[in-house]
Amino acid sequence: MGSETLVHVFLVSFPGQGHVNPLLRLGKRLASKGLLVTFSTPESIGKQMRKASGCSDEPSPVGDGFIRFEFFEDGWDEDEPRRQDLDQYLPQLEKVGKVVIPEMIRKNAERGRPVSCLINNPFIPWVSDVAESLGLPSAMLWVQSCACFAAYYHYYHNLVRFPSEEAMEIDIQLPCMPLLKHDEVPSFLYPTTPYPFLRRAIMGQYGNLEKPFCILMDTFHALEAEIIEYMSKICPILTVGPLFKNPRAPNAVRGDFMKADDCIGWLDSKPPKSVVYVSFGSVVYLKQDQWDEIAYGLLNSGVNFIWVMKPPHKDSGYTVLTLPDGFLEKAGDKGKVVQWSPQEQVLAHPSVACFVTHCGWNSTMEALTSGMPVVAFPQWGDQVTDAKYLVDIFKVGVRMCRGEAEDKLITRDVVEKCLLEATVGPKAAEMQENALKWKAEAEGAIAEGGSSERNLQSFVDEVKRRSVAGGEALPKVAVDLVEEVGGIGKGVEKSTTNWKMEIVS
Ligand SMILES: O=c1ccn([C@@H]2O[C@H](COP(=O)(O)OP(=O)(O)O)[C@@H](O)[C@H]2O)c(=O)[nH]1
Ligand SMILES: O=C(/C=C/c1ccccc1)O[C@@H]1O[C@H](CO)[C@@H](O)[C@H](O)[C@H]1O
Repeated sequence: MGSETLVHVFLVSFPGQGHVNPLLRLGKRLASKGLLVTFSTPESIGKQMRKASGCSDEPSPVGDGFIRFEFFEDGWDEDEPRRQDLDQYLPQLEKVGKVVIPEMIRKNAERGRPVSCLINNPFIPWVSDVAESLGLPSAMLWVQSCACFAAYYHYYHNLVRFPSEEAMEIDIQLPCMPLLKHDEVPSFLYPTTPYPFLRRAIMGQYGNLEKPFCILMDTFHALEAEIIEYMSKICPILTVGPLFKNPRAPNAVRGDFMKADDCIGWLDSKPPKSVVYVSFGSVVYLKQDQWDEIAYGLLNSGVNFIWVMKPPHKDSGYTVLTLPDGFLEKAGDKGKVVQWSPQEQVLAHPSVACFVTHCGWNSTMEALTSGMPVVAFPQWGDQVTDAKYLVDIFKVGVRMCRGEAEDKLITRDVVEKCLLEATVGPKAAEMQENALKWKAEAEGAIAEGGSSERNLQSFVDEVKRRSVAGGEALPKVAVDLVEEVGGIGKGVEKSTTNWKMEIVS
């Protein structure tokens, strides 16, 4: 069957690696179930994705469907430095996106590819407005944990007391969640956050939460069962994670902004469970003195290591980090420093013993799903909450710091102690055992009949039904799916949102 006869879903992503990855992974899953998927994000990132990952506007086959890329101009020159300032860039993206996305959708229809559903990720909540104005169904992919989703929800609706200028150091008790210390709630909610524009963007998403007919989440039922069940009674949530494993099309298209350096041959040469993998993701940039302490901690611990040292964007205002004099010589063949790694492959490699991570949600899910213990080095946003869960709830991690807000230099001795705790001795063995349990649960969730797989199929069926109905919801879905744990039907029974009411009637 040609791609032009398939139901067409149009994805719009915030231009960050931690957002593109999960949305593209969702796209590949949807394509593998027989949909045509168009993935879209601004051309400034599209250019990098084309160069590093070969993304093309021609449809590539993925399972029973196809995926293609269509990037859009954001109205600024190629070398505009204001793109690095989200306070300025997010409004620009909204202004231009609200005009160009409808135009792209119109052109797709003219070319025989009418769009049946729009899906966005957070930070660009205006995509739901675009869908509404075109009379199209829309969904939102939440790219963080359900726990963070719940924290933001309770903050938006003022349901619980959060840290404030008057009372900063309070504990926070959210329903169906462990007690969080003040610095364990997503840090964009602190009154002192240096990123108030990201709090505004996320709150914009909550202001628009009635518009998407479904909130997809890159998590799985067993991982966050209680809070998923609680929030599913309030919002139409479908857990579909871990998205990064695609059993039907494991080697399909990628969306890296930078080509990964080859380090797999080097890993092959190392003994099993002997290497520490260190990466702080695509956005976090540490200070030079902290970088030095990590460098000495790695050397002093005597472990083998791969360390990702990505260059800062030229307009970010960061100065390029350096390694201490003689560091590479002292490390010799024990250490490898790369600019960007093939992280999924690294985490799956038998030589890797643990992951020193900033606890971005993608890295968190990738570690859990690879059965990899972690050393948690969170900085801001959801990372501080993810670190709490990795260490105290999932019990797969050692904590190295509490976040950027603490403003504390983590010394080389602490780095060394954490690395050894996570790699040798009884604590390391216990964390490894727990990590393998999560890996098995994650694999179960996406296997045939697993919770995430069933949810994804429910979503695809619903998109197809709405497509046949010309954008209108059909009532039958509630009856079919009412027994499913975490499925559309379960939410339908109990929820009060417009979409669910429509379907039940
Ligand atoms: O050297 C690297 C570092 C990161 N990643 C990927 O980049 C994403 C980072 O997302 P995350 O949410 O962990 O952090 P962010 O970069 O958004 O802070 C993850 O999918 C990683 O697998 C990668 O492929 N190579
Ligand atoms: O991609 C981002 C944030 C980008 C940013 C922040 C501040 C200034 C410029 C750009 O966030 C990552 O998103 C992931 C998914 O929500 C999340 O899990 C990571 O922790 C974030 O680093």
